[in-house]
Amino acid sequence: MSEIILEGRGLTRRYKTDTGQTLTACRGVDLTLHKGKTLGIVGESGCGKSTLLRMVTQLEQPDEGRLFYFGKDITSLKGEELRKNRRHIQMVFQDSSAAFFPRMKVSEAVSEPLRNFKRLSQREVDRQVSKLLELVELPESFSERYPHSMSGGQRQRLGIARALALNPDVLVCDEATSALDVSVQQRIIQLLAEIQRERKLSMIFVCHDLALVQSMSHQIMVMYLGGVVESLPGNQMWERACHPYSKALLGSIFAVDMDFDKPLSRLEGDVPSPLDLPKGCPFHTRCAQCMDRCQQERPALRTIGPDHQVACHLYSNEVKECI
Ligand SMILES: Nc1ncnc2c1ncn2[C@@H]1O[C@H](COP(=O)(O)OP(=O)(O)OP(=O)(O)O)[C@@H](O)[C@H]1O
Repeated sequence: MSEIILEGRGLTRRYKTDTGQTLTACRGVDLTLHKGKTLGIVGESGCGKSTLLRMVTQLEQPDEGRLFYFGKDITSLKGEELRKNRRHIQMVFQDSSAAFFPRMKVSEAVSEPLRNFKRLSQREVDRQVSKLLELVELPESFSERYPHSMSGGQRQRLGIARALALNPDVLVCDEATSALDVSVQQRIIQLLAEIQRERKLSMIFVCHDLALVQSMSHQIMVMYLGGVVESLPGNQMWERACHPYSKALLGSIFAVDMDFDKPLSRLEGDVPSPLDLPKGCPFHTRCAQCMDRCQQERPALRTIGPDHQVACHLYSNEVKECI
C-alpha cells in the first residue's frame, strides 16, 4: 500500500444542544488515507459524516483524538500554521452555488486561493487559471462569466478547479455530486478519477449513494450514529461486507430485482436519537440478528481480514468468516 497521507485516531466531537444536553456527533473514529487512494464514507443522514470532515479539514478541532498529516500531529495547529496547513487539504461542497460570491467572476473565484497563498504575478495567475479551467474541462471563455450563469455541473467543475488551485494532497468531497443529475454526476466522477490518477491525489468521498461510493473508493468506512461499524476495501463491499447495517444498506439498493446468493437484511425502523443512544450496540434496535449481548455491551471494532474491520458481536469472539 502507498504512503499514508492523513491519519485520524480516536476523533471525537461533541456538541452542546440548545437544551444543554451533550450530543456526540463523532465517537472515537480512526481513519487512514493513503497517497493516490480514495476513502469513501457512507451512512444515513446524521451519522456524523460532515462532522468528521470538518475535523479532517480542520474547520473544527476534535474534543478528543489526534489528526496526523504525513505523520505530523496537526490537531492543535493555530493561527498562521493552521492557515498554511489547510491548503494541503481542500474541500468540494455539495452546494456549489453557495460556495462562490455572486459578484466574483470565474477567473476571480479560481484565482482567489492563489492570491491568498502565493505571491504570483498577474500573468502567472492568469496562466494557472487557464490550466485549472482546462483541467476541469471548462472553456477558457468562461473565465469572464459569473458562477450563477453556469449549470450545476459546470459550477461543480469550478468548485473542483478552485479546490485544486493550491495543488492539495487531499481533496475532500462532501456529497459533491449529489445535487447533479446522473449523467453529469458520472462525468464529474470520471473527471475526479482522471485528476486523481494524474496528480496522485488522495480523496475522501462522502455520499449517500453506496453504489457510487463503492465504484470509486479503495476503502469504505460505514458509519452509524457517530461511530464506524465497518471498514473494508471498496471492491469487497458486495462480497464481504458483514455488519448487519452494511448488509442492510446494500440490501436497500438491490432489494427490488437483484438475485443474491447471500442473504441481505432489510433496514427497518428509525435511527435512534443521538441524544438518547441505546445501551450496548447502537444498531441493536434495528438489527435482525440482535443477541442478548448486543443490548448490554458495545462491540469494539475488530480486524477480521486484510484491511477489514467490523464492530459487531457476531464477529467478536473469534475471527469468523463472513456469513
Ligand atoms: N453544530 C452543531 N451543533 C449541534 N449538533 C450538531 C452540530 N452539527 C451537527 N450536529 C449533530 O450531529 C449529528 C451528526 O451530524 P452530521 O451533520 O455530521 O451528520 P451527517 O452524517 O453529515 O448528516 P447528513 O448526511 O444529513 O449531512 C447530528 O445529530 C446533528 O444534528
